[in-house]
Amino acid sequence: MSKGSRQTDSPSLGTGAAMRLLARPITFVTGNSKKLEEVKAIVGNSIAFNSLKLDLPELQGEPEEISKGKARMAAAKVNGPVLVEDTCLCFNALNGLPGPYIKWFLEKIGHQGLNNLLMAYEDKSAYAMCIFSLAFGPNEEPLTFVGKTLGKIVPPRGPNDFGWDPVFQPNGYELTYAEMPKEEKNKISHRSKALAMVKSHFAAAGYLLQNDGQSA
Ligand SMILES: O=c1nc[nH]c2c1ncn2[C@H]1C[C@H](O)[C@@H](COP(=O)(O)OP(=O)(O)OP(=O)(O)O)O1
Ligand SMILES: [Mg+2]
Repeated sequence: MSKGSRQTDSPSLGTGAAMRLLARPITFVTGNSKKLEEVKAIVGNSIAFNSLKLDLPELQGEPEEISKGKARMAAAKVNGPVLVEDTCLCFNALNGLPGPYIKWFLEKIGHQGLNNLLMAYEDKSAYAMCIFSLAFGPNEEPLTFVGKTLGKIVPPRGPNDFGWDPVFQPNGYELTYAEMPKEEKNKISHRSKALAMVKSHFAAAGYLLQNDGQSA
């Protein structure tokens, strides 16, 4: 099958879209339980999905390609339709780095180290970006959905329970992501913006999804 072409359970957009039951339920694959928690809170019961806890390899390259590659690997593992996401934290003064490599930067240099990276620059602006990819199988071109929230990097404030939340302060707020109540973060976050697009795609395509009740 050629790149970008779709099989029978691909969406047909538009008002005439027939409701279709996907042959298999969609599985959201992530090794990060905090991500899963947020995705569940944001999506509620508007999209039914199973989840699978799996640490997929960390790829390199442009963020969209990384997310698509992750979806292909996940679809091969699950042998069915999957949803994955890859999250970037991009510093404007560093032309978008650490970007998709934020996981290792955070692990090796911590919150203070992330601030130190920007010490030589006046510009502390940054954006959080989430790229969801939906793949119906390992050999299909994944669809991507991008959400961005603009903000700046600040010295850490707030509880340290999810990644770089303490050092990211979204524009228009005096609070870091970590200091905000969860519901507030979930209203404005990179993740919720991307998921809003996933939800409208699902609605437009008229998928009828079923959850088989299995979640890891
Ligand atoms: O809203 C967020 N607020 C704060 N920190 C966050 C957020 N979302 C992801 N993060 C962290 C997790 C990881 O250190 C890096 C993204 O790397 P990323 O590969 O996408 O996540 P991961 O490896 O933890 O899970 P997965 O198995 O889905 O790849 O930023
Ligand atoms: Mg990862």
